[in-house]
Amino acid sequence: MSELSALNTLVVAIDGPSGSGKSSVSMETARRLDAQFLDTGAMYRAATWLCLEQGIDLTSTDASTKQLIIDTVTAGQLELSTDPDVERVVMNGTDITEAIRSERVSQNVSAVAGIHEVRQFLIAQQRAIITNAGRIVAEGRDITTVVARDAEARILLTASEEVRLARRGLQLNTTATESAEGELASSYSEEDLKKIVTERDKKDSATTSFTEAADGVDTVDSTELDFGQTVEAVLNSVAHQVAAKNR
Ligand SMILES: Nc1ncnc2c1ncn2[C@@H]1O[C@H](COP(=O)(O)OP(=O)(O)OP(=O)(O)O)[C@@H](O)[C@H]1O
Ligand SMILES: Nc1ccn([C@H]2C[C@H](O)[C@@H](COP(=O)(O)O)O2)c(=O)n1
Repeated sequence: MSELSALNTLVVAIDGPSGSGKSSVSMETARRLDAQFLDTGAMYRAATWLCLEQGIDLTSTDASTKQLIIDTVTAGQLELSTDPDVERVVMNGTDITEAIRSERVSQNVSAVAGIHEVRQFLIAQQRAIITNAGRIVAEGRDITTVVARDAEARILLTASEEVRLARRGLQLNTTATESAEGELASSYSEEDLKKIVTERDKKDSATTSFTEAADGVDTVDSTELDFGQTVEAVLNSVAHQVAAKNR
């Protein structure tokens, strides 16, 4: 790992389906590499939050609505923390760190992320953040294939659908327990979880490619790994890819 700490530029690109562990694993990987962390999904969520806040009907496929979405997103002033220890998303001066994780945003985000002009706008911002950071772990759906194709290490993080649904269920129920202050945790049925995880992946697959590793992208399958083992597997993959490039 000492070879990695000496590098001024170290871009690690991580893609994968919903619930594969991209955000949590990338955040810990960034800490371990003393690097910054970019959650590109948070940028699409922030754009979606802004459109909803302005009352735009994101179910509409009208050309005028599409233009309104593009105008709204491109006018938004987004601030995003890239410190892996500080989760903070601010849009036009409002802290929306928690709001972007709402079910309403999750249900509408694919519509906004599916608009080419929105993607071009956010991808340009993502590339600027990556270039300025030097050392960074960036995660999303198109980081290995579009945003940072020339990254020092590119990884597709996967896990079986069954495991991803179970992890998301555990995560949501834990969050519900914590926020219910003594009330019983709400429990999500398998059908609810499929809507939250599998159906969103299906919609997002129309725009981005994150189920198969592209050429040169290493796959880390975490189905049989716990969180710590997954982070180790990602760090090993980064070390191998960097060593191979320097050979
Ligand atoms: N290898 C693992 N073993 C057990 N739990 C894990 C593992 N990896 C991640 N998790 C847990 O699974 C849950 C989902 O992970 P995370 O939110 O990072 O996924 P994600 O791919 O970013 O999802 P999304 O794209 O929907 O935001 C979290 O509670 C996380 O702590
Ligand atoms: N590079 C990316 C990152 C995210 N998206 C879209 C697709 C997701 O449904 C949504 C939210 O991402 P998450 O927070 O769940 O990782 O954003 C994308 O199209 N491209």
